[in-house]
Amino acid sequence: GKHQWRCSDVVFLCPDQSTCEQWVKAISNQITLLTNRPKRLLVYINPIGGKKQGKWIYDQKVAPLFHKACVSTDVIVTERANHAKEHLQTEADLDKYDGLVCVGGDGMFSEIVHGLVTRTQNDNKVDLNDPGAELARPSLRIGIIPAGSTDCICFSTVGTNDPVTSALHIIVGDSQPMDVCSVHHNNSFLRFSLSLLGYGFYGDVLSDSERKRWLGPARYDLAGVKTFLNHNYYEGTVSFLPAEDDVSSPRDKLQCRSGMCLPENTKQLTSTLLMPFSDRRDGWKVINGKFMAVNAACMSCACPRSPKGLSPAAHLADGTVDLILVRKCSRIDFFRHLLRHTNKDDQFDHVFVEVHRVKKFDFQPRNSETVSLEDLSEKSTFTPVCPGPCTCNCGSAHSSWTCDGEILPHIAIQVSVQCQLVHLFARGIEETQEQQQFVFEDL
Ligand SMILES: CCCCCCCCCCCCC/C=C/[C@@H](O)[C@H](COP(=O)(O)O)NC(=O)CCCCCCCCCCCCCCC
Ligand SMILES: Nc1ncnc2c1ncn2[C@@H]1O[C@H](COP(=O)(O)OP(=O)(O)O)[C@@H](O)[C@H]1O
Ligand SMILES: [Ca+2]
Repeated sequence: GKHQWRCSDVVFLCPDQSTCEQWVKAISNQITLLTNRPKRLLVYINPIGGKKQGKWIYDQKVAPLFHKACVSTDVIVTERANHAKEHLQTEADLDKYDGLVCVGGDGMFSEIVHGLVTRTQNDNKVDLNDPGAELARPSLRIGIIPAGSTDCICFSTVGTNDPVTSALHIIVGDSQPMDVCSVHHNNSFLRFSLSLLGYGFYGDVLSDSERKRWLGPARYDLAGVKTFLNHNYYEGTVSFLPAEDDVSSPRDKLQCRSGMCLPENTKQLTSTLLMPFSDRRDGWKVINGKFMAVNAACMSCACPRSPKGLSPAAHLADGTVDLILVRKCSRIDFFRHLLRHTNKDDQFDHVFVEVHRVKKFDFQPRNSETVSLEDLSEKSTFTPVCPGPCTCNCGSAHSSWTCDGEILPHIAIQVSVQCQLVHLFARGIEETQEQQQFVFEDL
């Protein structure tokens, strides 16, 4: 149920010992032939993520399963932020392994993707600072054992945040390609974004929540209420290159399901991504305005707080990102919009919300040319001009971007989707039996 997998024992009864041994040998031989299954894994554990249970979860729930399945592991418990990233970039002997495992939240997974992808670009002499460069794809898959505060990447790719389910997807060697957004400021690479890249509301929630880390996962709810009450909006210009209209739409209600985003299904989409950077203004659209939030969802961003996610129909590996623009609106309207993330109603069905499926986009804050977070460090970014309700022009101030839970050092950014840059040990969200029956009855 609920996409959760469990181990189960099967008892074979044999008439004699030698038949039994033949069975054991035959089954073991068959399993060795399954080349998708990883045999050696490099595991990184963030001991301070989420409720600080990462090490316990791994030791109690995951390691015994790896042991049963004859998967050997090297385990590194991180000692500081960026430990895993730096280890992957410079030290790790990656040839020794069939895959990586991340025990932690979205921030920890992001570290591992940055380490692995940067290492792969260095090995292939690809310049990450060139926004038009075609990036080399790492050969190792990554498994996520959820032990963070949001665990949205695990939830959106598996359908649940359950360590045992994730361990079993790793053991059977599932593979799920995943899009990654690269974020640049002028011609310098800032970060990859894997889940939510958000300016305005979510940027402000994140900035405030960092000061409340001691609260654990609840820091987001408290910061969320505070940011909601502040009710700030920000002025800026969003330019974007739409994906082909006839392929799919963020409002088609077609959720990304297991098998939907396999490489062969998306080949025609990837080819268009190789467009030279200089031609990029053809077909671009520009929207100027006052925004409560500018959100880019590379995947649905489903998580326990919002089981259908920020963009329920976003696809994991189609080379596009869903750009959600929430314009300045009243508090009550913004509350209605937020509430719809938690129920079945359509959060895009408001006059002040629009959503576009795009391949690239730029954001430029109003009066921004030289603004960077260093300039803003003196003042709190979530209370731009005046606290609480006000009638003055709050729109002249700036928010900051949250990128998978990290604050970006710049506000003017250029974003492009790197189609299927990494692969996870996952298979996407499977249809439940009831859903399959529903589709069958429909036919
Ligand atoms: C009225 C209730 C409204 C609930 C709205 C919930 C919307 C939640 C969308 C969540 C999208 C999550 C995207 C994932 C981002 C993560 O990569 C990233 C890092 O994760 P990590 O800590 O595991 O490393 N996490 C986050 O950025 C956390 C975002 C959480 C946002 C919570 C917002 C709560 C808002 C509450 C408003 C309440 C209004 C109440 C008025 C009285
Ligand atoms: N040993 C450590 N000490 C301090 N910070 C760490 C350590 N290991 C990883 N981190 C950092 O902790 C941050 C949050 O990790 P994450 O696992 O995403 O937890 P959460 O979901 O609670 O935010 C990441 O940005 C990561 O770089
Ligand atoms: Ca996508």
